[in-house]
Amino acid sequence: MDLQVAESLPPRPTSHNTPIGQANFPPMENTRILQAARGEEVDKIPVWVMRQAGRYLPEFLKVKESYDFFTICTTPNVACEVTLQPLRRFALDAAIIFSDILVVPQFMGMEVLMLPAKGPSFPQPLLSPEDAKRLIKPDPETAFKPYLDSIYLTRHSLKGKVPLIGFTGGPFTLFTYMVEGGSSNTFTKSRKWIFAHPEETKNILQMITDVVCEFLYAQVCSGAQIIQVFESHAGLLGPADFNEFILPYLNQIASFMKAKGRENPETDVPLILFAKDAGFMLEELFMTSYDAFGLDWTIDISKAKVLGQKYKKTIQGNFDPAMLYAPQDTIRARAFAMAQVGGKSGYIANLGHGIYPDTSPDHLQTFIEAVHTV
Ligand SMILES: Cc1c2[nH]c(c1CCC(=O)O)Cc1[nH]c(c(CCC(=O)O)c1C)Cc1[nH]c(c(CCC(=O)O)c1C)Cc1[nH]c(c(C)c1CCC(=O)O)C2
Repeated sequence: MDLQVAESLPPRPTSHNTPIGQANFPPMENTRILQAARGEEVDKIPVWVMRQAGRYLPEFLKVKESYDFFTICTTPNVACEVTLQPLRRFALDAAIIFSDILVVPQFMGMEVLMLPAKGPSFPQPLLSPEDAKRLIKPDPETAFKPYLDSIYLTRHSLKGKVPLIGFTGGPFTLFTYMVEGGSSNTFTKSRKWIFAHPEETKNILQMITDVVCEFLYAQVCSGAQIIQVFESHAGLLGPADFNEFILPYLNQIASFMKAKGRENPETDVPLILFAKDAGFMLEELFMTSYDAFGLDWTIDISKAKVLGQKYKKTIQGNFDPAMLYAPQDTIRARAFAMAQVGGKSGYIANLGHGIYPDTSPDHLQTFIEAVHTV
């Protein structure tokens, strides 16, 4: 696709929670992902890839030489450029705005750094309930501004070729980063926290949820056409605790967005929930009001498809990102088989988690092409 960052676009015309209106954006050419998310039949299976903009692309690494990670996120023309990069190479059916789930803790007053080779790092994580007093309720108009400007610019720059996905982290996943201070293999600090301080945990989860709801609605008002909630750490708790610390907040987000969509149908966008490693709660998840569910590769897609049909829910996924290291013939065969099970209604093809930085772009291309041959 021939796409460039739009030049001399007038500034975003509305405040953070006033919808710009579909008529003010270019007409859409490809809406497969929106149709599939709503359970409608499509001519070709839509495909996008978690972390489709990123370090496996040489053109992304080139941009990274000049800017630090969060500077890319907060500089609309640079965020827009890297969002467009994968679409120039591949026949993707959606763009996902370049940003990170950890901007929400930043909105709430926490410092977050992205350290080369180490990943996210919070210099002052939440060590005790006392630390939670530092959390603030942001002023959305100023805090969200660069992200909303990026969405508005990117929606225009896409010229209607494909829809634009907005996103957030799930409240529980954000909480775990705020407590751990970064990535972890065991997440013992955050699991200890919730059991040592359950009520304080819920207060923090509620504060995060309130910011997430406002931020998601603002993204939709600014031009995002479909939303994904990344609850990447959903597999850390057992079923009872999942029901107490994860599900209620995910439900609140969906209820909030659906209520807004009823108030103003222009903001009624499909909602995707990616609750990684939570296959053991799939049926409970399908009972929520999200439209579509991202599956990781540990889930049997045939079984998920049957369950999805029962609950009239769309499924998304779930190619093992590590399988992109296989020979291209293997990728082609396995991707084709997966997409055949998913089918041309109620299915969006994707990986089961973000693409790894050392993946060959040619192998990703094979994956995308194989999906489109079904
Ligand atoms: C947990 C999580 C994060 N961020 C995100 C998640 C949820 C998905 C998941 O479970 O992986 C989501 C995310 N992060 C990024 C996007 C952009 C859009 C996209 O192309 O998908 C999205 C949707 C860019 C990014 N976010 C990050 C990068 C790499 C930063 C770099 O270029 O140095 C990118 C392109 C950094 C990041 N950000 C985060 C981590 C753990 C890391 C470091 C890990 C790593 O190095 O890959 C937090």
